[in-house]
Amino acid sequence: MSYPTPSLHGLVTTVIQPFQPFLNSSNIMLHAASTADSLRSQPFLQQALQLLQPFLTLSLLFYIPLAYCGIYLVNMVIAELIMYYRLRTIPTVGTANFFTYFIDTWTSIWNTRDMVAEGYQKYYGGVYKFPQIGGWMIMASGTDMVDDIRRAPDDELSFNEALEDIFHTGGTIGDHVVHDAYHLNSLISLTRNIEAYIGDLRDEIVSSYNTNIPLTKEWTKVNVTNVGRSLITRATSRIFVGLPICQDPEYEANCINFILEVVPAAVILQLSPRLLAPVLIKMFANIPKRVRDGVKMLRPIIEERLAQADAGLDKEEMPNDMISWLIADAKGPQRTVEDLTSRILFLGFGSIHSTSGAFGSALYHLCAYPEYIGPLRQEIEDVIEQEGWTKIGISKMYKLDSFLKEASRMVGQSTYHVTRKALKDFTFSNGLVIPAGASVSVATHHMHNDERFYPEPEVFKGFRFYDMMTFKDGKPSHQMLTTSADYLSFGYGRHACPGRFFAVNMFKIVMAHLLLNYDIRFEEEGRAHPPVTAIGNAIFRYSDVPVMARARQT
Ligand code: HEM
Repeated sequence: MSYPTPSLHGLVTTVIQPFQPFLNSSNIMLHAASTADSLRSQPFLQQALQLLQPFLTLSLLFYIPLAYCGIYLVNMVIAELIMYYRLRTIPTVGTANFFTYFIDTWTSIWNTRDMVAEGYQKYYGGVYKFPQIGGWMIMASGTDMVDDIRRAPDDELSFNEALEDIFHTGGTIGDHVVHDAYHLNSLISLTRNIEAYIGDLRDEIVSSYNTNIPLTKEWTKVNVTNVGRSLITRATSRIFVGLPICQDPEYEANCINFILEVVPAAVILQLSPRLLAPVLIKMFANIPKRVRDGVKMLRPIIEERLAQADAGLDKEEMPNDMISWLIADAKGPQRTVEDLTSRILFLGFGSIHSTSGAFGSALYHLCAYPEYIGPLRQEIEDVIEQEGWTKIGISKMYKLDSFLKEASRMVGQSTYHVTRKALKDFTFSNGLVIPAGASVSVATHHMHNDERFYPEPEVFKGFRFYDMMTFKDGKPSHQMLTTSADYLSFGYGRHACPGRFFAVNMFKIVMAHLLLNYDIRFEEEGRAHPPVTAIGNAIFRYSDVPVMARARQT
């Protein structure tokens, strides 16, 4: 039995017609013609399937992804509507209209800081919300509410869930790293061993300075961001993975690129449907490659160290670095090269990004306020003479500590910190409620620049905290690493930065070496601290404002 096939050629080409702009038209038309020819000799079902084949292929290519994106958008809008309804009683900065809210989530990238400031002025002591990419952010202000956040247990206000929302940890840092955070124990070893490794830390800092800023009589132009990253990456890596790999430029570049790619990757994961994200990440922020390269570079060292540990080598006999501390704390599946490398990259992310940012702020403040250089040099020289480059010596650099803390107060790393996600409805002591699923944070920048806590907050007073210091049992108050409800650069409460003891020691050695060995100034003498740009919650310095440095002549 034969079937009429008079216009098969036309039928096949008609099906394909709408997709022609997307396709290589000559190929598909040839395929259509040959399909029509071959159909004439086929049984019905086969003919039908063959007839539909181009259409099915095109459906797979276009309709299914289109439907997927549609479902994704509908899902997202429903989730946003539910949250919009649940947050209706919390005052809003920006639009309170659901539809224009979507536009505001985008425009907020450029005016987050202004919105947070507006809410801080209007609703101080309470809460307010503003739109940002990823949904509403609720801000709490005033030290009482900050203390409520500090006291809240993790099953009410979760640090990890907030971290997951911000960094989309599954596709960036690794969920296993965040949710199985045994490395927090290893950070205790990092703090306990400061005295033991402080000589190595300084040695690496000196060596890195010599690579980055030549000690010559001529002035050299210094790119603050690049040099800061290099100094801190080398210093951190010396204590994390040791010599010689810490001085390998390829290893250094991989640590820095990992850090630079986490945020773009998190943005991609936030904005794109789950299925497309891996492709986009590969194209624009290749985190998996950074991890693979890290694994490749660290494998021989980690494998040797695991073998030493398995052979029963004592903790004291192992090299005194982060690899050994992690291995000592790791169990079962945590003892793999891949897992250990992910943690080293993650801890590097915590260390390098924030400490090099603080370095930039301190260096610009030193150039903008050169009158501090003399007294700081004097203090450092006196302390080194009495104590040497020891932990106790570094801790006695009180003026330097105060200067660095003041620089971080004025120009911090972000507009808001101490972000937590409510896992249950959370009630503040003043009765205000945050519904489950919402995120809450603290307007750190505005608290740090609030007259209530810091008189004349707009004035840079390098010795502000030094003047406030009191000594109880020999321990000074108001140090950079002391957290409090009104000083939040290191966060607050049980999740306050566990790396801050290491960070402050490293930062002080970096600055002390610079002060003792270099003269520094802005290229354009007498200029002020360059303005910073706030994009979303992040603060960016203008790295195109260079600093000039030469071997110390003064
Ligand atoms: C100037 C340098 C640094 C700054 C300003 C800084 C700041 C912060 C802040 C604000 C938090 C969140 C705290 C909270 O939400 O309450 C944090 C957490 C953290 N930081 Fe740092 N940090 C610095 C250096 C370091 C270093 C050197 C390391 C590692 C060696 C590190 C590792 C961590 C880790 C692992 C967490 C998460 C803590 C947890 O899971 O409970 N940070 N840091």
